Amino acid sequence: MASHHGALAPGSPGLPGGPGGSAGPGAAEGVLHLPDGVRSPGLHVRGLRVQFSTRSEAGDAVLRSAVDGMDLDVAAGELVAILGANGCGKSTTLKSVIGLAPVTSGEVWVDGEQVLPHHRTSAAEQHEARRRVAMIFQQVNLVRRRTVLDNVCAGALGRLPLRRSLVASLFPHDLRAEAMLCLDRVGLADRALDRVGQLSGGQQQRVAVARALCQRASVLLADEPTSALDPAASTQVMELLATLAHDEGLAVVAVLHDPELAREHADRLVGMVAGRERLNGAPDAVTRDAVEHLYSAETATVTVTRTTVGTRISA
Ligand SMILES: Nc1ncnc2c1ncn2[C@@H]1O[C@H](COP(=O)(O)OP(=O)(O)OP(=O)(O)O)[C@@H](O)[C@H]1O
Repeated sequence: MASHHGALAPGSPGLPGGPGGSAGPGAAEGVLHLPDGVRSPGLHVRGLRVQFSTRSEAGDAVLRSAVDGMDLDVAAGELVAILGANGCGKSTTLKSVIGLAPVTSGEVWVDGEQVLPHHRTSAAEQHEARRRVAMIFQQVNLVRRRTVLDNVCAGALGRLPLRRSLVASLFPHDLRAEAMLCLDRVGLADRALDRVGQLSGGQQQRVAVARALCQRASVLLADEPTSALDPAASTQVMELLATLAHDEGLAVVAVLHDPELAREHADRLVGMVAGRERLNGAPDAVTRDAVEHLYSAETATVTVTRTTVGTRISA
């Protein structure tokens, strides 16, 4: 992991803002004044907006703002927890980073490379930056009938030549060895040849993490990774995420529904209300009242405003 972090250190030659690099596409247009931080390793989101078209009760076409000006910074080596009421835009924020949500505006930087908006970087740079981001979900999306090892190897599909990756049995020996190391890191090397369906929910979540490692991701997005797990398995998964951040230098962000679990394991808590950041601080610096307020009826109120397109609703 350290190798690509090192290669992308802030100010590196060839990086935007680094010696020999350009001032960055945003700066070149003279519109954006991005802090140097966005060029450092990790994930940096600026002014993210996501809107979904839907229908009002009266049947009119409306745009619903799921994310409404969200900023997010997750440094390499840091575990950030995102908290907030149902529907406030947590999942959509993470999905935007990997291209699974319709981003209206905003910027996303991964390890100093800009991945959004698309037109600012080449297709090859986009591909490489996206390969560095892995996402794991509450409902683990592994192939249950295949072995644990095959599922972990599949994490490398994005970086393998097509011919070698089409058939699982062609996974090369060196990749299988790397996948075994990844499994070892999540404590499941001894289950490599079991079918995924034979593992418990918590173990499957750890396999998903191993697959992200095999992808050689440097940014790990975890969307409610513990929601389906019992307390012991939840703790195990959170400890694993913290280890990946602190010992291996990944930038890790986890959407969590349990504020106490977040306090216990995260370096920083980010609270969202109506599609944007409302709270941001180290667990010690954030009061329980402030966290509770994220879930109160007052902050959860839906706001409706008129736009030129129709009615706009903030989650
Ligand atoms: N594909 C979609 N089409 C239309 N609306 C969507 C879509 N995905 C999300 N939304 C809406 O966007 C808003 C934010 O959803 P999102 O899933 O990001 O919230 P969340 O904070 O992760 O919620 P939860 O805690 O319930 O998972 C919600 O109002 C949701 O209904």
